Amino acid sequence: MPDSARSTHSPTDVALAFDGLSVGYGDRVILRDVDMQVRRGQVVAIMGGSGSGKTTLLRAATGQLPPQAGRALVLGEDIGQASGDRLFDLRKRMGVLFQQGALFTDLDVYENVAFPLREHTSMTEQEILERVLSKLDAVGLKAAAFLRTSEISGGMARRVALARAVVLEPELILYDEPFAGLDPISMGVTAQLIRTMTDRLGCASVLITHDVQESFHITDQVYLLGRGTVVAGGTPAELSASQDPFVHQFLHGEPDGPVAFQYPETPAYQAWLERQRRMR
Ligand SMILES: Nc1ncnc2c1ncn2[C@@H]1O[C@H](COP(=O)(O)OP(=O)(O)OP(=O)(O)O)[C@@H](O)[C@H]1O
Repeated sequence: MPDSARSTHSPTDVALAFDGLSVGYGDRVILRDVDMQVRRGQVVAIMGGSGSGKTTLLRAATGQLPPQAGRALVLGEDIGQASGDRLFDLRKRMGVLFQQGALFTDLDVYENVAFPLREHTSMTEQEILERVLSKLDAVGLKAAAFLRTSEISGGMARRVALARAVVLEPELILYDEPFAGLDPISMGVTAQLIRTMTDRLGCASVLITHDVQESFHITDQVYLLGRGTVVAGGTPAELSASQDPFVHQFLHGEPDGPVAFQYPETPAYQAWLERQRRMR
């Protein structure tokens, strides 16, 4: 096929790829040389200690944070280079569940989930009703459709936000800490839901999580961030068998080892400390 005949949206098996990516804030590099691939049909977890750069990586994947080097390819397109309509189209094909997946407080549960359909599609009211109820059913909240957001619990709100993130049936779904604040049953149900939804939609799911137990049950690949880069990557079984002290310490939650607990002392901290000392 000649290049000119190829659609820019040509089907690609890789939904998300980081290619020699460095990303950070201003001059500060948070992660460097990140190489990662997530294929359609896969659930992939990105793990790492607090401050290791998980959310920063997610921001690179959504195009919120431009790479300092390398590329973030979303559905075959370099999201760092996309702007305007192209970026809008790309974002329509991705679902993002942010950590603070805030719902619109002036809308009821049903309208919260219907919102992306009204914004991005020309579906009829009947089609919207069917789609919204099926997504609410998947998160166990069909019968809560009529409730106001003030009438649901925090855990329920997260499940509604999940239904809203997948209502457009995206090709790539990014979840920032999907298990945070959920009780053990909801956690297990949510993990299974992410797996089933990925299998059913044939999409790719990327989870940012601390939760080794839940995520190892449902993931195909796990990447571990540390020391400003990817320290390990593999299947849950491969990581569980790893002798690497960093991987071992992280997976077993051991207090001593190479995983840094202390936030690193940067020149910015030293300058701040110097100013404090001079002021006192
Ligand atoms: N907007 C920002 N501006 C400057 N630095 C930031 C910003 N957001 C995060 N950082 C820094 O980037 C580093 C990585 O933060 P990030 O939020 O990506 O970590 P994380 O792995 O998601 O942590 P956690 O698990 O605690 O949520 C931290 O040192 C943090 O201070």
